[in-house]
Amino acid sequence: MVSVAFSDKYFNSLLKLTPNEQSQANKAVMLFQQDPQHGGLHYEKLTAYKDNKLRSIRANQDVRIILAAAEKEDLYLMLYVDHHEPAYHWAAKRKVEINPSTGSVQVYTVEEGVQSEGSKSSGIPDQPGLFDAVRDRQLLQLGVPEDSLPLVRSMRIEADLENARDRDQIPPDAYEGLFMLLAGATFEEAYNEVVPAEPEAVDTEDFIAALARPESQAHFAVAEDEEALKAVLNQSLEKWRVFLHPAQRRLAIGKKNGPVRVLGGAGTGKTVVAMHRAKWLVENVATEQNKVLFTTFTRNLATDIQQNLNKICSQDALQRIEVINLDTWVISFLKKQGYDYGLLMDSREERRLWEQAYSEKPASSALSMAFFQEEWARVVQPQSIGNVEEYKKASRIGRGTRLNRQERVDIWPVFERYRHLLASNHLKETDDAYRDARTLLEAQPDLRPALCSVIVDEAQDMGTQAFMLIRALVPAGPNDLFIVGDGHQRIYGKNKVVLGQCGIDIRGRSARLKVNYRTTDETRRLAVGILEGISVDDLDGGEDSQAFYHSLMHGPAPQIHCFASIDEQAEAIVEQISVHKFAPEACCAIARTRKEVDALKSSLESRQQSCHVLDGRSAQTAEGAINLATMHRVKGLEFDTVFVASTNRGLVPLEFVVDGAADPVTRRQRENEERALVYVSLTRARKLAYVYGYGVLSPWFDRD
Ligand SMILES: Nc1ncnc2c1ncn2[C@@H]1O[C@H](COP(=O)(O)OP(=O)(O)OP(=O)(O)O)[C@@H](O)[C@H]1O
Repeated sequence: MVSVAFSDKYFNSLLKLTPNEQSQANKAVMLFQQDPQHGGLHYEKLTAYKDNKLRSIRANQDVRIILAAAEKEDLYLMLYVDHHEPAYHWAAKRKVEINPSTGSVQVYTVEEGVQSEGSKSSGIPDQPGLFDAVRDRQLLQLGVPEDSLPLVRSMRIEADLENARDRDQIPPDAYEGLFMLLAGATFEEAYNEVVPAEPEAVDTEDFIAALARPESQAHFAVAEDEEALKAVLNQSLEKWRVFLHPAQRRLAIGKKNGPVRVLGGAGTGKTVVAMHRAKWLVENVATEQNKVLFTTFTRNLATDIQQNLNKICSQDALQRIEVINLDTWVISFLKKQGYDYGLLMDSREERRLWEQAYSEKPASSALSMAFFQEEWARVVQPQSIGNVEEYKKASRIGRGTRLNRQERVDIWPVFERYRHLLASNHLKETDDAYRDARTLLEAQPDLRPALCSVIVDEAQDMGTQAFMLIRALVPAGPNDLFIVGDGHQRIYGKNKVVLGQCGIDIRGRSARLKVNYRTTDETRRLAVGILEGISVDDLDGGEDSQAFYHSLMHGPAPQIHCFASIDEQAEAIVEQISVHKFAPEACCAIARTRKEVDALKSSLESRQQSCHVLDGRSAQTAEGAINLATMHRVKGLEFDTVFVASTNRGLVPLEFVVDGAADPVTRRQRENEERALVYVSLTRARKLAYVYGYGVLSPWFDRD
């Protein structure tokens, strides 16, 4: 019995074979693991190739598996599988090496005849080299293989680097360092990103040690026994289950000395990290009595996460984790304590109460009702202000309207009345429920649920009271909190948090993911462009940035089009689905309001396109039906194709929301949220995104 490792590219090549060939290849690997010398496998050394570690075995008469042998260690790396000719062609120029600087296992092609001077990859000889300012020694430190130095020196334009990556001439870890340099990072920044923890002395022959490093595990999965082999073959179809980016793996595993915060643009695998963290915790820290709580902001994301955890955790481990959205948790907790309130969720009801409370406003005041609602959400609730004395002293930083002490005293009755109305209707706002639950836990610690850790996804939409409750749920200590979010996707504006002010100290334990695994770079760029110039917080009072955020996939730039009517827009959606043979259930048409979603639904249905509206309670989308959703509803989801629809002037940004702001600061906040909604919508697309509108297009997309 030998150990077998698979490269991620092995699975890419496997998936291109017929199902029958795939199963023959799987059988060959299983047999090989038991007995590499088995006669039926025709284990062969490939001589006269670039790398003398390369071997082949037969999956059938025609299909060959290319592997690299670390024979002394009884370890074999499965690299590629294909029909006879292309398989050997693939192997001819490949090398498998342990990089002497980074210690990672790298697979790359070596081309003859690339000179450091003279021959230029892009054929633009007069242009300076992309990396002229960087020394050879530094390139090697970033993990560029020595063989690839001439190629890197010959690069003149960005496309040269991308081409080299696509042709495997630059291994992915080295590409990342080079990409960062190109995007303006200093050598030190790039180096710290690629080699955050320098391996001790690297033994370039020790593949077992090399495969244990996170850099290698981003692209290799090891199966030491038959069970592990079956698991890898089974899980490999969904790469996120097996191959984590080194930055993701470092976050997911190991003891952490306190709360960890993970930021990252859309699609950078934050939820994936959070799920792997949960898996590590349930396997290494949690017990039956001391579980892991995985919380989300929205309900439908909790369901998705539960389903995905089922795929990576054993049945036994799943017993030690609870996935739930925070509102549901808090209400069920409070109900058990005899709490007799409902949560105020209905916006019409909320408006009705505010209208009554607003009647308490002094006649001399010109402040609008919108002002009071904002003031409540941004000042009174986050600071738990319960009386006029506290309100007089409250911090109002970031509010656009000044109020002196007397003015605060004058308007306080409006808030008092609103609170009274909530109480007499047996209603609580979610922030109240969070506060009540925390107060209960602090007064009676024995009520505290038995938890070793709380994981928080979508943290950007949880506010101060939510985090103060989360802090109270689990004692401060190692592995206590793992918080994942992205301020660029904050779409429920009432909430904004500074973790440090909630007793959550993340200093020295924070990371930002940069590789977008979901969206093509063309779609990502359009989405990021919508947020340009906006300052976004890092959940802890600082500023976040999207520097070095990039996608590795490419595709057509999103098509932007304005139609004459909603019917023409629907017609175009139906036509694109039919022309490109999209599976409708893998597409989603997203509009800003529920009313617009309904109008689009009617128009699509009148064209015999069945629809499935996502509303949080909806079941699986039936085959042949296109998903429809509001921009709020698609947070956390993903689809092959996305139609960001009805991006009309007045709807995007939603005029009455922005214009209803009581002051310029709130107006800007609301407009930023509208931008975030578009960013979220576009970044749901795995393959293609369309931006459609009708009448007059949104100024954000109107290029004329
Ligand atoms: N290491 C990985 N290898 C392959 N695919 C990955 C990896 N990490 C994440 N993905 C995939 O990328 C997509 C986005 O991942 P995920 O939903 O975790 O990102 P996110 O940062 O939480 O996104 P968002 O903030 O936009 O909701 C998913 O399809 C996921 O399976």
